[in-house]
Amino acid sequence: MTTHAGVAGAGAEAVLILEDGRSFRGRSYGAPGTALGEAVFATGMTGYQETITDPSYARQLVVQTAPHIGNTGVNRDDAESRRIWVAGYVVRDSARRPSNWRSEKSLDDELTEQGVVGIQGVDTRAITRHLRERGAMKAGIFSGPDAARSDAELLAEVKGQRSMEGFRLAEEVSATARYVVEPSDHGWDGEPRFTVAALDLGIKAMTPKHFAQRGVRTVVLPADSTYDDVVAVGADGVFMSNGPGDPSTADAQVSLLRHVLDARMPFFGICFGNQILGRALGFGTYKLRYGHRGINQPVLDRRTGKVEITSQNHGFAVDAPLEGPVTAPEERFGRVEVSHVCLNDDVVEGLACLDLPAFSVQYHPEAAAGPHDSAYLFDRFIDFMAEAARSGDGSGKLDASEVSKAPTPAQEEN
Ligand SMILES: NC(=O)CC[C@H](N)C(=O)O
Repeated sequence: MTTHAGVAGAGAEAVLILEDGRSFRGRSYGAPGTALGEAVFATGMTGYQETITDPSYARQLVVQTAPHIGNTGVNRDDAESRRIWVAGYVVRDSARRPSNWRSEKSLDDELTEQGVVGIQGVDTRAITRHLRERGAMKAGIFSGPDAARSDAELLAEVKGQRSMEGFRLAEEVSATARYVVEPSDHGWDGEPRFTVAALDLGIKAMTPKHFAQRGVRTVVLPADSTYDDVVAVGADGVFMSNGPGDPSTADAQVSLLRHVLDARMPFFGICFGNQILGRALGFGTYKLRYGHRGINQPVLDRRTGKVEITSQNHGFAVDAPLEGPVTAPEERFGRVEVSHVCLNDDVVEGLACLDLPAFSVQYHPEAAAGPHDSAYLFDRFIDFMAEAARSGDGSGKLDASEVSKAPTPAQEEN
């Protein structure tokens, strides 16, 4: 990304150019300059601050389908990570001034300060429909002096970037040194109950917070950590986070997880973590045409028959058979079933091992902006760790049918 701070401000011309030649003219938003990435649409009507600070959006130009963005400003509490990760930002109508008691700054100012190039005044619902028809694709936002270059030149630049398929990105966004989130950091009064080793592939702040609120200490480890690093933590269970890029490139994490499964350590994965569990069990992954990004995706828990409304952000999916249980292609891991499925398109949304204390979901039970239907999954993981501790040999030996059905405080509130 290149920016021209101070050369052009809001009101200056900007253009969004898609790989297939479609272009949308609007006005500069945030920092002027050039942003290249994969154009994807996110349909959530709230939670834009959580969206832009989600590391899973690295190298993507996020199109906010909902037409009015920025009305509640930004604040220091809602950021999911240390910075904005979207490569570029596309909105229709940016709020002229934020209005919320928690607001500390306008979204426009925050984008500008962090050098994020955006475009406003474009019909984001039309762009969404286009991406639904044609699929997520390479794109560029050009504003300030860059917008004045010829369309042919800009299109060549858009096409010249690498595509998301085959892109390895988790290491780019991960913490480089381990850190610990204590239960007491989030109001837990008492000794920690368990310790989780969480591999940071693009982890969001809400995940350790969920663990902390349940009395679990999280040791966050860099993406390139080894099985020895995990063992050194003395963890009761292992977690793998969400993250950007193509899961087919995550060989190091797949091999780490196979060690964890061989050791029968409890495992929980979210999103990228679900794709890594799928691969560790021997399934493949593939790229979805336009992905799932929003906060109202209906998911069926196939074992209870309950439907959860979920927050999602994924462009890839696990290729596993819906009929099941089946023996994992990596046979030593025993039986596995697709535990959750997206009701819109039958995409795999969760995996459960039946002979190991391991499970994962493709969606986001930690999502801060909600919905919170799926927060019970953190309790399920804690049950696995409790069972492993009781059995005393570090192995869960739980059948998936024995998992907790106890409602969480969040569910009781609803
Ligand atoms: N949020 C995530 O973890 C996304 C995982 C992966 N990068 C995908 O797009 O499918």
